[in-house]
Amino acid sequence: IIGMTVTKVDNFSAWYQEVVIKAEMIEYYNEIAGFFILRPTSMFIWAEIRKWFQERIELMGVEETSFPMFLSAKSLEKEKDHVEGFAPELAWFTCPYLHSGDKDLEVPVAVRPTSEAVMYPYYSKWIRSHRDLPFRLNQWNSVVRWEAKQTTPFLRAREFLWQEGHTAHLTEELAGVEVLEILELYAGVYEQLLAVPVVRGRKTEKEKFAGGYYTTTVEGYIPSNGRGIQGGTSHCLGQNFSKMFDIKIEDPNPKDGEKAKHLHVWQNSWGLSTRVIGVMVMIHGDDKGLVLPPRIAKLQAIIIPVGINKNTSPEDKKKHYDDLQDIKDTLKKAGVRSDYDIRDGYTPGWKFSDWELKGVPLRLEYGPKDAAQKVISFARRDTGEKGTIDIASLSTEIPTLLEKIQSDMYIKAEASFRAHRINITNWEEVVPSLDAKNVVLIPHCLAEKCEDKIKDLTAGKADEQEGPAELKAPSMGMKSLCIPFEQPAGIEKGVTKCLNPECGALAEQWCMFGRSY
Ligand SMILES: O=C1CCCN[C@@H]1CCCn1cnc2cc(F)c(Cl)cc2c1=O
Ligand SMILES: [Mg+2]
Repeated sequence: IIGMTVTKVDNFSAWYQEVVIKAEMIEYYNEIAGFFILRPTSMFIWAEIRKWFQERIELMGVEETSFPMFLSAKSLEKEKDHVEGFAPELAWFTCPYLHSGDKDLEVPVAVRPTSEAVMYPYYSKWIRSHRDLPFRLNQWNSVVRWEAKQTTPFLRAREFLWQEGHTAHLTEELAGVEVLEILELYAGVYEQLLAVPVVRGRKTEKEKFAGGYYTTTVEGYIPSNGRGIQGGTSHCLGQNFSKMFDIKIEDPNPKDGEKAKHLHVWQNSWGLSTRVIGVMVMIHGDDKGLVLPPRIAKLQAIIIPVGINKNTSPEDKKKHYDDLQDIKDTLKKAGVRSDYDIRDGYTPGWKFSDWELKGVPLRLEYGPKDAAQKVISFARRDTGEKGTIDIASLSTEIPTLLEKIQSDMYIKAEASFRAHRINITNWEEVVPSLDAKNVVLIPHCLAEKCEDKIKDLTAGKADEQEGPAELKAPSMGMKSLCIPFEQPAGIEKGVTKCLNPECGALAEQWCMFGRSY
């Protein structure tokens, strides 16, 4: 059968793998583990995201660039402090594995896992004066990280598409403004295009990008397993990289009489990847398959003829199918991406299931009875709600209905995330809340070692789980997801304690924790 064989609640990870395959989004690249083929449905989504984001960063003055995909050991050497932790992920080409013809490679090169080391030697060359600031480049490319953990389509792959923005500014304040502007665009990709709610916040010292100064993030939530997921990060790098790579300008305001000094620029870098597609699939998908938010659906409405069978005369059938073309043309003029399915040898019911599997937001059914009444029947993919629309008002009703589907999908997901974000002031409630598929906000001291302790304290021991032995998987401890910009009330500076019973320090802020990807 072509349909789904696994339910979302029964086996979430098997359900997810089946959806992305059967909805024709992904094909496993069987030559090498951890690599996936993105098929047109997925690439359409990524192209819509790129259009939306590219238009907005251009308005900010960001220019596009393209740098080589290989980096040398020498340039990586400059970042050695924080890249050592990443070393296992680096994909090196060393002799004799990469050679053109019989010539061996002069020096080992690595495929970029991110492009700081590739780009910043040239930032050092190009950025000389404050007149060169703000300096803003972005590239759309793919990066390779040889993940050791189990890979999964979109969420964790050894190569993925992303954009990486790299900017330079005169001051910390100017850099800080851009960090938040970009973060808000990331939130917009999720909330405006993917109908996915995200919490905006700052990463703790433990979870931030080690090479940077601070990291801001948009955090998602997967209702099916209650896990948090990092959705996109916008880092302020401070002057760390400009000192490593010697990116400096002449001081624009030298004190009179003093020799002109050099100032290291303040940098940001920000990235959003095709992981966003996986998050959308996981949140909106159901047991019939993919459910696409209309704004990013390659096909927004599918028109299916009904009531046509072997008794229908050839001229009636032709007339009926001509109507389908008219409807499609009307919808095209109204900006709706639609098609009709006149495949012979398949029943309407079969076609309904096929297009539901592929996540098409709206089904339109059109039969001789509908034609007689000059109406068309619809069925919403997200709620299953059915109804009829006058053919005469298609060009206004259908766009309106698609926008309603888009906003209803967001509202539903936002309510679900909000209901599973629990503020906790009693430590005993933490693990039960996690087990009930929540993420938690707790008063926290924000210290790295306290986070390590919390991870241990909240990791379920296998023997503590009830149920048959073979199902006893030690449940993972909770990690910090972000320090939400939107802080609840209730922390009295100098009074409220960190919620970790073994910490004892004062709480600095509410910090969101959860089991996570
Ligand atoms: O997250 C972003 C947004 C876009 C530009 N880059 C930053 C930081 C990337 C961190 N990071 C992430 N993963 C890495 C993996 C590696 F193998 C090596 Cl050598 C380095 C890194 C690494 O620096
Ligand atoms: Mg990583």
